[in-house]
Amino acid sequence: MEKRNAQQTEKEQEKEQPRLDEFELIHQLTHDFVNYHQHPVPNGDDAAIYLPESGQGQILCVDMMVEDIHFKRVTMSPFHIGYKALAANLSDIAAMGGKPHSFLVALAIPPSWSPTELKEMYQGMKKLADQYKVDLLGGDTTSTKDKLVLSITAIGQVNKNTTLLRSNAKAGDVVFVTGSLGDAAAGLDILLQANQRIEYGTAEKNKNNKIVDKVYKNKEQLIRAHQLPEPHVKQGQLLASLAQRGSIALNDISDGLASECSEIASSSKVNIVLNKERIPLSNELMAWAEDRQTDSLKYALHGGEDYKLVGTFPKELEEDIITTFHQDNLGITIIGHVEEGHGEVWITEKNQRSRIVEKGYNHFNETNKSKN
Ligand SMILES: Nc1ncnc2c1ncn2[C@@H]1O[C@H](COP(=O)(O)OP(=O)(O)OP(=O)(O)O)[C@@H](O)[C@H]1O
Ligand SMILES: Cc1ncc(C[n+]2csc(CCOP(=O)(O)O)c2C)c(N)n1
Ligand SMILES: [Mg+2]
Ligand SMILES: [Mg+2]
Ligand SMILES: [Mg+2]
Repeated sequence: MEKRNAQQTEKEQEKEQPRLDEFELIHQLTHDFVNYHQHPVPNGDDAAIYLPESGQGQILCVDMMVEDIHFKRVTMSPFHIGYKALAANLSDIAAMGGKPHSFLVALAIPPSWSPTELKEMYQGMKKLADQYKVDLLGGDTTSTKDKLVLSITAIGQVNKNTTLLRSNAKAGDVVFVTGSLGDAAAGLDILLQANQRIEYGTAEKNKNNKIVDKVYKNKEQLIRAHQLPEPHVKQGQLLASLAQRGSIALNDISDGLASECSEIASSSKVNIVLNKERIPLSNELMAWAEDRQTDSLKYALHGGEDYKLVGTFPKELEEDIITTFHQDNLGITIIGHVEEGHGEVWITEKNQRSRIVEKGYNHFNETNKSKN
């Protein structure tokens, strides 16, 4: 009880903090981002200038996170939000086989967010920025009335002749994924149902929270997969290093396996056939789904936010690619094959084939909206 009062007082004090001036706030949020590269003009002027390495193609991508669409205040701590927004962008760089270089942050801040929470959000970004040695090169900050919006633009580099495109799949290729799928979507279900902040991963705060520890003990991996996804950057680079030997298609899994396969199939004008028994599901997901009497596969096919990689390569490369992944202790699983066709995705189970029509997360689809 005493502890709760102390927590409440801390929150109230935070709310009473004077609002910082825009420029002071930007300085406080960004001053401790270590630089890993030399830039002719770093963050702080009208725009930054950076020096790409010669012979490298520049990868540019942007993905944003919006409060109550990508996270709720109960499902994600500020640390998780910052971490995951950068992870989603590094994942798109991974899907191009690239090496992350730097990033920019655009932020619309509502009055309900305290400077302390914003600093925590930047600490989440810093965790990955340090891990991948990427520099913060700039950004933009505005106020907004209601919900926080965080948009990250990431820059990466890849050999200019290496292109792991969605349109590279060919009939006869095999389909692979670089890890198990569905954990993140199950984690989201658990968090939405719990409707309270559960913070594994930044565990400090919950170290003494015995109730959370006990109730969510077997669900830690699922919750972490949702809050702190690991972008498969190394896996993407490994595939890029093998791409001169055959055409490789690659996509990261943000909207669910079915949706990403459908993007590859339609860009490449082929059909993709997945083998149901081969789709890797974690033991934790299967145990949780069995407990809830729900189908674990639908979390892998339609859940999203796994940030693993799915792609295709010619059958002749299978042995070499699998050996190379295993030498580096990285997972890779063949889950299907590519056929002539017009952009369809099929799934087989014991020689029975069915078409996958429901695709995955779509911002303008009513089914997803009703979940929020
Ligand atoms: N508003 C936009 N204006 C211009 N191009 C866009 C816009 N939104 C998306 N795109 C482009 O459309 C393509 C597909 O975008 P999408 O966001 O679906 O890819 P993704 O980042 O891999 O998926 P996700 O957003 O689910 O992580 C990308 O090349 C992207 O640059
Ligand atoms: C509170 C809450 N409700 C629903 C979801 C699920 N969700 C939101 S966006 C998205 C796809 C990836 O986003 P994008 O396509 O914008 O990259 C998914 C699976 C969530 N994370 N939090
Ligand atoms: Mg996107
Ligand atoms: Mg993306
Ligand atoms: Mg992507």
